[in-house]
Amino acid sequence: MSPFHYAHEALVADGVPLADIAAEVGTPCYVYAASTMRERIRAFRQAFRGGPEPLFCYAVKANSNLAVIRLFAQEGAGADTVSGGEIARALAAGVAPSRIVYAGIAKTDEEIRFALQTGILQFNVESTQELLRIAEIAAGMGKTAPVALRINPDVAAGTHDKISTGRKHDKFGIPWDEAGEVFALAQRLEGIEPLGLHLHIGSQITRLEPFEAAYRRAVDLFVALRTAGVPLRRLDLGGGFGVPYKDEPRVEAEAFADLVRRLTRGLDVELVFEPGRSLVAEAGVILSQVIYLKEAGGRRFLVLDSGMNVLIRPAMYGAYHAVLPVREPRPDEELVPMDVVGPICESSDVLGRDRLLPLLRPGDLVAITGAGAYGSVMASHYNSRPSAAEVLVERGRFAVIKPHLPPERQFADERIPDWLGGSGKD
Ligand SMILES: Cc1ncc(COP(=O)(O)O)c(C=O)c1O
Ligand SMILES: N[C@@H](CCCC[NH3+])C(=O)O
Repeated sequence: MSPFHYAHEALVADGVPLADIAAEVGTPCYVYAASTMRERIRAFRQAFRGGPEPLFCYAVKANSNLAVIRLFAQEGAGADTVSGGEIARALAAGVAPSRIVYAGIAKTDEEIRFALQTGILQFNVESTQELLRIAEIAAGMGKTAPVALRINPDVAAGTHDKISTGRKHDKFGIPWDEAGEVFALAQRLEGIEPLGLHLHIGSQITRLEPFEAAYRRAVDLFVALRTAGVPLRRLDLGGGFGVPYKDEPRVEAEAFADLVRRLTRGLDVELVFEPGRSLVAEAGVILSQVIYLKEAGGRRFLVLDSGMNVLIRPAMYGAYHAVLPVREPRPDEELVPMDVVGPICESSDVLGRDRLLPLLRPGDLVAITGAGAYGSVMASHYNSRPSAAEVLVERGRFAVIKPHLPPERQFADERIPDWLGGSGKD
């Protein structure tokens, strides 16, 4: 399928032309196709049919818009969270507390208290220090915290270094060889119910082998711990399933489910998965407008109204995202190489180098694909750029699920102190 076809198919699939959205909402904006999100979560759930159904906790960090979380909750998913803020979002979107898992290496006392009060399914605990803290707070509140220990399996995920989380020098989880000791401690602690083992080795993993290596280790450890008398009942195997941004293979739900079934056969266990990117990345584009087409230093630059402020992945990880014209290219139209750049005053604000595109004109629209995950959530206001609106499209209708925030609203809360001649108060 040609990328142009992809753009038009994916973007008009839900029955709304992108140009109509741009005309009504303005650019840049994120546009998400609900049908793609539904298709992805259903594929995962379907792949495990016929056996005990795992709990899919959508990793809210990938795209934390309330409407997106609500959509997944309606599709039977829970939420994987990494902060009090994400727990609050999941609750506001209608996720039941009993379907929320909570990881993160820096849980504060306040966040721990909030999660205990909420009555979440599970704390994914990342250190002995955190375990002791949760025990103390839970005991003080007369509560028992349901706990899975996140164990670092020391497995290379074969993904970008910056999004690998399961090697022993990464900051996440409890060292593999300390697992037995920390579980024994957890069993002795008042306020803690150790019931699960958790791992997550990284993101955008496009082959099954790293999952197999990590899951094998997890299952071995799970069995050993049970044998040693730790009453474990839940295995949370994290997320990390990759998607094709360009030509990478996809982790297919069926093949993945086969692998999990093979590795967990005969084990009486509740399974949890935490997919983020794989559910939302391909559902989203950034709809952007050409500001100029300029030539300098022997290069051609397509200057857009979107850059690293709305999608930091190219600048941060060298990630590839296709940039496609929204209008149909004419059959004989010449495609010429150009660098696609954003408006930000940083030389790293490049969305793509040497992209073959028609000679677009100011005002023409382009779609930056694969932007449903880690797009809006990692956006910034750098250069006092307004934050971009988010739009959800489904079956011929669309809704603005977050409006543009103009620059003046972004400094509305700032205060100039009285010694600088300000009022210092509202
Ligand atoms: C603990 C945990 N679970 C789930 C995810 C979701 O990962 P992904 O979006 O790659 O599926 C992440 C992010 O990498 C994570 O840190
Ligand atoms: N932010 C990363 C993924 C990190 C996932 C969280 N551990 C990305 O855009 O690819």
